[in-house]
Amino acid sequence: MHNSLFELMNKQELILQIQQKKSFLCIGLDVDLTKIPKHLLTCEDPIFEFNKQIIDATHQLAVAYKPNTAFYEAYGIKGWQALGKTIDYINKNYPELFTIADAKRGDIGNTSAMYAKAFFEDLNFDAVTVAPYMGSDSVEPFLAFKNKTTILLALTSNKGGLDFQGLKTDNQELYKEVLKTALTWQNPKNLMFVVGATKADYFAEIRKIVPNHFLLVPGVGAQGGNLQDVCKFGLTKDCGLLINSSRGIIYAGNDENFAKAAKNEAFKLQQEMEQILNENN
Ligand SMILES: O=C(O)c1cc(=O)[nH]c(=O)n1[C@@H]1O[C@H](COP(=O)(O)O)[C@@H](O)[C@H]1O
Repeated sequence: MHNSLFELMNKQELILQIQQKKSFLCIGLDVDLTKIPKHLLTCEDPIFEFNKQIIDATHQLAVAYKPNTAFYEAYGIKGWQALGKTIDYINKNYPELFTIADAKRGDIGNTSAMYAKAFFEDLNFDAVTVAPYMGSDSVEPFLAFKNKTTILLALTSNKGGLDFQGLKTDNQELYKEVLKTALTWQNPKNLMFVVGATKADYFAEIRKIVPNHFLLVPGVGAQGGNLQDVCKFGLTKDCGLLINSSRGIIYAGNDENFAKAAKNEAFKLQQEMEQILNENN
């Protein structure tokens, strides 16, 4: 299939899901064995069992899932296997869902090419998060996968995010330089950018540089970011936003009814999103 058609399909499928589900929710699968319900710990694969139940309960309310690889790598080979089972489960049962490996990779070219192969080919994620610090040749091996999405960190949600990203270079903050420069790299259509929900005041400026690209926005829920504030300047005609919540959804309950509790939290966010989408139509 021609590459540009691939690009179109990937993004069009996401936009279609947003329209059908009236949601632009991404659920973060950041599984911590000290936080999941105790009864799951006797299962053969507690991490996968937890994810499976969360996904089954919430897939109609969310358009994307984002396992952060740290939470799997922390458990060694068993964790990595659980990550593999989780992505396979989504791809087999809910192929319409957009999947993001939150790995924040990026290295010299030949190493990045292997990272890209790991997440796009071996695990078969739709997208991976990448740090821009090492520049063009560290990101382009990811962008070379024309049917996949590279999500570049621009302005992160954490307190230290501005330590470097906010520094002025030629009177312009570094995160703006990242956005502008990335648009000149190969296949910029395959890019999305991370902007933290805690940085709502910056969205108007960011949209001047990337008016149409999708933004992955973590930081609502546990980190205190506000959905309405983000949407005020973040929305585009295609929505253009994926709002991630991890702990706020997956740890809403910690007994036998944990998946139902997660569904309730996801539903609250979806309802808010439906209202926002209706108001902006
Ligand atoms: O790339 C990310 O997803 C990310 C970028 C960022 O700026 N801030 C941020 O919190 N994240 C990730 O998004 C998730 C947020 O989790 P919660 O704070 O539990 O909703 C974690 O997996 C973080 O690693």
